[in-house]
Amino acid sequence: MLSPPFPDEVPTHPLLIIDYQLLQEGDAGETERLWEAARKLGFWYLKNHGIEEEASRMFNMGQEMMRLPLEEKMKYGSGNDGRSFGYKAAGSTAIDVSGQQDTIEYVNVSKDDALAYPNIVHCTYPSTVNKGMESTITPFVTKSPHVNDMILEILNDKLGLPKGMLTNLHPKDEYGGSEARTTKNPPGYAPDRMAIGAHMDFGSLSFLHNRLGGLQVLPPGYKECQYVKPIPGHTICNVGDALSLFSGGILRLNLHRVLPPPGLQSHLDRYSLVFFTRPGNSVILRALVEDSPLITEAVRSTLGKNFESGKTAKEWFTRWVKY
Ligand SMILES: O=C(O)CCC(=O)C(=O)O
Ligand SMILES: [Fe+2]
Repeated sequence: MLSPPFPDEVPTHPLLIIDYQLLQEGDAGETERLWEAARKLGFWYLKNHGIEEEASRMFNMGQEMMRLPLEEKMKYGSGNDGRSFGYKAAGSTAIDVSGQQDTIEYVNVSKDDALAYPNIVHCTYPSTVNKGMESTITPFVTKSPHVNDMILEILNDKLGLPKGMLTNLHPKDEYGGSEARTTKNPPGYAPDRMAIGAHMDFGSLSFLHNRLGGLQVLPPGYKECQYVKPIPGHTICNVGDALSLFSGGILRLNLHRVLPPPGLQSHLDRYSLVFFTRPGNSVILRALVEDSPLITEAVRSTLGKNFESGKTAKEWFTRWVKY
């Protein structure tokens, strides 16, 4: 179904558009633009990524899953023990210091669980998720990391790291926090009521499919958040906290949040879909200072910031989800 367009009169923040096809061909100009986007804003559009069809099936799965009774979905809740995988009901987190609640519900499906299905690695999921595990979720969580891996390889080389270093921090043979998230935010809230409060993503790279507006970023130097306009066929990619830390802060970790979509889109249910690439569970989160003079210099010249978390990705992730 065709949705009403994002309103022309609402100001938006332009992101650089990166062509995945050109990156694959090794185009030097495109590689340079990715490097610029990842350092200056930490957000960019990605086109020609080839995951449209898989994403579309994920949207359908998400819609079907959200139609289940709340009671049924709550059986698969991610709970309070710091686990992200599973279902999160609307209103279960605070979006600001006043304690105002979020309005978004989502289900996070672990890449490990999808690939091991019907075996269980982390947790179980609602029937609608299981039904689509092999036909819908597995293709999505298999293809999305390919795209992110290629981007990681390029950033690895631009950071002056030894070949394959960033990829090796996301090993295929170790469990980790990588997951697919489908979200739903219903209409009817005030236009300024945050669906998801201002946050930065946990992990290395986030790969977001948006059909409706609502996502906002706080660009460097701005006082107010700005909308990012959804463009058909373009995903939105952003740098997460682990990758920013590995890079000694060279790759930008940027604040963002979600509001109800503006204009005529505000009458619709807003669904979104994200794939989060995260490091292997045992990877220590710290700046890779021994492996790149560029990172050594970045850390040396940034005063007052701790680039040694002293934690593994699993410990960090658990802490992050909990609080
Ligand atoms: O739904 C969106 O546009 C963004 C979602 C997001 O930022 C997140 O899930 O971390
Ligand atoms: Fe996010």
